[in-house]
Amino acid sequence: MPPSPPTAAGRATPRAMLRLLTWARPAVPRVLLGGCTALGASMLALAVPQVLRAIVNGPLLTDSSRRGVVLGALLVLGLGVLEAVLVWSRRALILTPGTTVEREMRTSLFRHLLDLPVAFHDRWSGGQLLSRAMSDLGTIRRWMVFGLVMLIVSATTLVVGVVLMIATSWQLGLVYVAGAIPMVWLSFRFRTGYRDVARRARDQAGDLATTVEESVHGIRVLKAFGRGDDALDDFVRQADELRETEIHKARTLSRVSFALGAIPEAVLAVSLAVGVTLTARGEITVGALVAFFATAAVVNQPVERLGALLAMTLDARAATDRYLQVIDTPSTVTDPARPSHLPPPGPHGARLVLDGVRFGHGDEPDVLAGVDLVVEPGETVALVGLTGSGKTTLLQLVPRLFDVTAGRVTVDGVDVRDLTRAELRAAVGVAFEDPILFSTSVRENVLLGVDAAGATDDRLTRALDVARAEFVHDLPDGVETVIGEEGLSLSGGQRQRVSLARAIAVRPRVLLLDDPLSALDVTTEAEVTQRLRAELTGTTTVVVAHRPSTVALADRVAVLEDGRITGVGTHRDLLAHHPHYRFVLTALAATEHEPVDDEVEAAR
Ligand SMILES: Nc1ncnc2c1ncn2[C@@H]1O[C@H](COP(=O)(O)OP(=O)(O)OP(=O)(O)O)[C@@H](O)[C@H]1O
Repeated sequence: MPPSPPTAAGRATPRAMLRLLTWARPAVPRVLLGGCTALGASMLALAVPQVLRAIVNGPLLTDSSRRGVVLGALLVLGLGVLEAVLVWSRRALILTPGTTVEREMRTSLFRHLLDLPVAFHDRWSGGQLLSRAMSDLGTIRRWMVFGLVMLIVSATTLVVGVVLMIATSWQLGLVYVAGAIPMVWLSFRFRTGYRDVARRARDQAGDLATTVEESVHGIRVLKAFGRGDDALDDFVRQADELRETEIHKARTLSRVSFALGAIPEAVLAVSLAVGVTLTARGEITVGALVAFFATAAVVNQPVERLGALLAMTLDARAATDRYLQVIDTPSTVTDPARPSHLPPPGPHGARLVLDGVRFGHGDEPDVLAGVDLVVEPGETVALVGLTGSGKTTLLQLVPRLFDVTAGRVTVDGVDVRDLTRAELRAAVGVAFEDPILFSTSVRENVLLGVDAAGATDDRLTRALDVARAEFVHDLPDGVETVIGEEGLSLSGGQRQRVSLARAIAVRPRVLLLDDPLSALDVTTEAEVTQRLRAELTGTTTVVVAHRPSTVALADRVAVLEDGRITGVGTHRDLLAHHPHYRFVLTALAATEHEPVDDEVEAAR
């Protein structure tokens, strides 16, 4: 759920919408031209009543000239054809820039989402982001190319039409203007009520998308636990809530549309009575009366459209707020203004130092409360601690998935915050416990972190070999096989090995392995461990160990306890002298049903 209020809240609608110019600027000339053609079409429509007045007062009633009437009719026809051409031009002019702006806004959003820190993505649901990227942007596009243009054109038509009506007969004009007073009042009331409900509908649509996304994502769990019906109930409840809101929205709109349609008609009825009286008294001509009603017929169209256009604008406003809410979220993990650079790589990898590191997730108490750890070049350190002690969190601070709140992390003496993220992440390889793969080929997954020059077959084969992921060669298209969404066409152990290969392929200075072998059987794990030990001589490695056998990878072991490193040493030393290490390892060994010492030694 998005927890924070919209950053654009409180902004007046025009100001909020002006922000759209950031993306819409290149489209402005064509939209303006389209607006001008639409305006031209409306002005032509307003010119027709004036021609009618001339025909009625001239050839029809005074001269009785047939030729004059025919010429007048041809003029009206010409104006009508020109109006139709202008309306078509508006559509043609505005179509392309609208889609271009939508694409630009979508690209900006995706770029920003990639830039935002992991903490943001932890807080926001996928459905809310997805609905912003898709339906909100569609609404903004439609408003920009139709709603905005028609709102301006309608307002201008209304003003010009009313001026013409007053000029035709000030008495009838005043009757018409009097009708505008309740309409303005109604529009303001509508604006306040509709704005909130429009926002609510969009947020609910986002929640619904989240439910679909989570259910599809977790379909195996739902099916395995037979909770499909519960998921369906949840979905139906949310869909019902959204339906209620949409109905409320539609009712609000239909009420105001009815009033905005009925008031001008009532005003016309009054005007008719007043107009006939004035004509009978000779105060206005028949031509003027005809022109007044013909103008009123043109002006009534935008008035009747006003409700729908207002609703469209308020919908677009809600969509814009939701879009800006994400775009205006600052990225807290950024590149420094003057980045430092890592020294040239040594033969044994980098020196990794965590110095007084503190970190807490969001408003939670600090999970790391002053971590001090030095990992020498080429060394492999296993990180051991109780579940929830902060091992994964600690690893994530090195490639700056989160930033430390105090202290510092250095690679070869350089604070990771002084490096560009690109340089840092090229120097650090990570394999997470829950391996996320992408729905591309095995090759692309493994070489994800490698630049184009380094993405050779040799590199790929070597990484797959060390991670014991040669099974990929037996897939239908070998390394070119597309491995399905999130790699779900592979087993858990296979996915872990591809993910491990991905981390190794980077040939990083620092390799971070978050229990990378947990889904492997004991024999495969032993083989991978052996190959990794041979491969990791030029790399500094920190490996989170959830089972005693993973400790076998390490030269030294660091114990994470109560947010601090309370012991660093060899497995044997710690086992002999560190009670918490003994306690943790015994607990881990119990889950593996293996004697602590034997297993570690056997794997070495
Ligand atoms: N994204 C997050 N947002 C909020 N709290 C988090 C987040 N990730 C982890 N935590 C909390 O931080 C603490 C440490 O979690 P972490 O995953 O680092 O522990 P761990 O030692 O790796 O655990 P395990 O051995 O079970 O994998 C836990 O209390 C966890 O609930």
